[in-house]
Amino acid sequence: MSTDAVLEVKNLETRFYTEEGVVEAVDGNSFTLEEGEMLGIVGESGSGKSVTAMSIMGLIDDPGRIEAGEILYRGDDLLQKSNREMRRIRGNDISMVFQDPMTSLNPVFTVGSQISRIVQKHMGLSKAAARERTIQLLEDVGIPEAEGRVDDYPHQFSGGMRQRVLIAMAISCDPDVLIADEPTTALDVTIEAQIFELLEDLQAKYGMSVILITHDLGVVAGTCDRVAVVYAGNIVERATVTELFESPRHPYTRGLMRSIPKLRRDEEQLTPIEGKIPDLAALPSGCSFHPRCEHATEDCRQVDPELREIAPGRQAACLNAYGYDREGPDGHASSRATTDGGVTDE
Ligand SMILES: Nc1ncnc2c1ncn2[C@@H]1O[C@H](COP(=O)(O)OP(=O)(O)OP(=O)(O)O)[C@@H](O)[C@H]1O
Repeated sequence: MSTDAVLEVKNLETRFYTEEGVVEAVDGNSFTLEEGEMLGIVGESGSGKSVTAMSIMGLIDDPGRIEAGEILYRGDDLLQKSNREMRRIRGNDISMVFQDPMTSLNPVFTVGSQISRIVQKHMGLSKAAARERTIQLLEDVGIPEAEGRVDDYPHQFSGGMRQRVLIAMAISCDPDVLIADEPTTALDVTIEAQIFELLEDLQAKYGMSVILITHDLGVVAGTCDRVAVVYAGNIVERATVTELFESPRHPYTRGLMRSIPKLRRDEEQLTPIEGKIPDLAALPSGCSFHPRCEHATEDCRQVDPELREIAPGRQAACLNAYGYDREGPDGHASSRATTDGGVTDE
């Protein structure tokens, strides 16, 4: 285990056994979350991002099953924990902000009582101390006049403020790891930017390590340290954010970049990736991305590429990770990947 890893996910495989077939939502993925970093997991809708998060949280239910792998939290495998232990870990150590604040907040209780209940239960605080902490948390997440709002109900808050309440709830027991799953889906762009700023501030203030799940590479550019790009249940590229934006190696990553309006320079064309993500219960042969890849060769139709080191600290799952643009990692037309996963000099 890497010395600074808070969380290490190894060869995680999560499947859903549905009437339509076996959905391979997470297909043997590995990644680490380092101490104090913000890791982005990015990919189109349906690529397995939420299922990855739910697997870490121990919240996969029928018809889903974690079939293989390890999820090491500070060296301890979460997959070996009982439901009871996982409930404690979810309260105290690893916490999650879900996509839609309305489904996570109970409309019939005040926001204050919902947060207080959690800190009373998990931190053993008295009612009065819990209320005080709740007001402090609401202040920390930027709710104006928190003391006056603590007894309001969820519907009395705007969408952005509700998401702040949810974040307050998620950090209420001072978690080590926070997973934010598309936390701004329901919000407009200005509020979205404020929420990401808030997450960055809180990360520093509370000393958390954060996994940010998003379909938007533009969001990753502004907030994350490292990024894992997922496609159809597989991580297809891993890099630091700087490296990824300087030289994306996987054709899917390149496609994502070309399809993000925020990242375009004016003279560049906005070109969405053609086609759509495959049905995870009926994946194509070879590389799952090959039907949408403009660089696909016959090999790509046959061989499912492993995620492999293509430069120090960088991995991509593409037979031609830098061969297709004829440039090596240093910008030289130097190497081509082979079908057995090696790299030959040309
Ligand atoms: N309870 C379930 N039963 C059956 N299939 C499921 C279930 N939950 C998720 N899946 C399937 O797992 C795959 C991955 O879904 P997931 O929600 O992780 O994607 P995502 O990348 O997070 O997309 P989104 O951004 O839309 O949430 C999808 O094909 C989805 O249909």
